[in-house]
Amino acid sequence: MKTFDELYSELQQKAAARPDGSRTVELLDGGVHAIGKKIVEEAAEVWMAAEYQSDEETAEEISQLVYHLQVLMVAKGLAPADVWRHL
Ligand SMILES: N=c1c2ncn([C@@H]3O[C@H](COP(=O)(O)OP(=O)(O)OP(=O)(O)O)[C@@H](O)[C@H]3O)c2ncn1[C@@H]1O[C@H](COP(=O)(O)O)[C@@H](O)[C@H]1O
Repeated sequence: MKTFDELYSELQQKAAARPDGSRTVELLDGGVHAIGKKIVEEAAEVWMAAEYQSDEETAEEISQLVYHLQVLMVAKGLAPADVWRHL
């Protein structure tokens, strides 16, 4: 299990080191447009899971949405604090 900040740090390290096989690197190379499409797709999966699937499946879909949001943050150079200050 990892926290939001721990995952964000890990993704920043992946973006810098660019290890082979990294999904994060693949997504970043696709650019903001492609990452944005994944976010919309994952958000729809969260919605469908919440309406028709189990709590466990819904939580997993939410984790995937959070992951893709973080990839977008890394792509845009936005730190968690840049987001939290709007909450
Ligand atoms: N938390 C995640 C995570 N959540 C979701 N995903 C990716 O998002 C996919 C889920 O989206 P889909 O259901 O649409 O899967 P898909 O159909 O294969 O997606 P497409 O290739 O078709 O677009 C998963 O198969 C993963 O590839 C994640 N990929 C990575 N992480 C974590 O990010 C960190 C860095 O990972 P790497 O960059 O891969 O090293 C590690 O801690 C990972 O656990």
